[in-house]
Amino acid sequence: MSDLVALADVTVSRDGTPVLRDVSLVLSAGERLAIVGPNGAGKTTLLRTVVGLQRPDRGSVRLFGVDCAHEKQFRLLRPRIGFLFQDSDDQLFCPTVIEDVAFGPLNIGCTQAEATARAQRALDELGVGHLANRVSHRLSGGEKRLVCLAGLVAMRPDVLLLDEPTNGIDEANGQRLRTALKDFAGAIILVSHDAAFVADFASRAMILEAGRLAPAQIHSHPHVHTHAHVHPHPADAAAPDRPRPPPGRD
Ligand SMILES: Nc1ncnc2c1ncn2[C@@H]1O[C@H](COP(=O)(O)OP(=O)(O)OP(=O)(O)O)[C@@H](O)[C@H]1O
Repeated sequence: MSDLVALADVTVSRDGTPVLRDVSLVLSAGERLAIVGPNGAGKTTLLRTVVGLQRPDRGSVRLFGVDCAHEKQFRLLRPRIGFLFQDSDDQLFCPTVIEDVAFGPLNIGCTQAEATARAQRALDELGVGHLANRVSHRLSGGEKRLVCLAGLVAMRPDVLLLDEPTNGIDEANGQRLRTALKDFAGAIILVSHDAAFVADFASRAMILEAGRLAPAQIHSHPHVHTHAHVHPHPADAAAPDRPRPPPGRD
């Protein structure tokens, strides 16, 4: 029984309109499954369905070999699945970062000292340990993203569901995030519009279009681009590529 997540012929409606239609999906140990597709295709709805935040009209959800039809089954298994919401503000609700990250471990029975130690370790792994005592809601967008992910990693889940993890993340933090996710021992379902990240990270991909989920190919190929770069520098610094004044004006 290696399937961690299995959806079978799932149809889900939102406000009475079908969003997912007869969707089937299996996630096995160690997989990194990318779900791609246009805005509004139902990718977030699919992740919400996996953890029981959205209930199917038809079809079945099986987690770790257990059929989940009722809240009590989902509630038992949710701690084994870390769900990174698309909007970080939906995930952060404690006054400080360390409290936010320690909340999950506390909730699954860790002592205060264990939960705090796990939280600090997860923050350190993601390169944001220095944010531990900051007010969660005053962090930048990218900082919030990394803190939310630390909160999930601290729970040591078997599965991560990641909704646009690289949103708002700069190059250096993006590298840390990719390294942390590559080191994660469990399985991952990744929803992302970041094609380079998907190509680099995913072991398998599926595409969701008009509510239907189908296998997709991952491929990467070199591009040669000609494009302008902005090189910001102080106005009085010597810059070889500074715009020249029009002829006759110098
Ligand atoms: N709370 C809600 N109530 C009603 N309809 C909703 C709700 N949230 C989303 N929808 C609708 O469900 C459909 C699928 O939305 P969903 O957020 O799952 O798409 P998505 O593929 O994740 O999109 P994006 O790439 O823009 O994040 C959309 O038509 C959306 O308008």
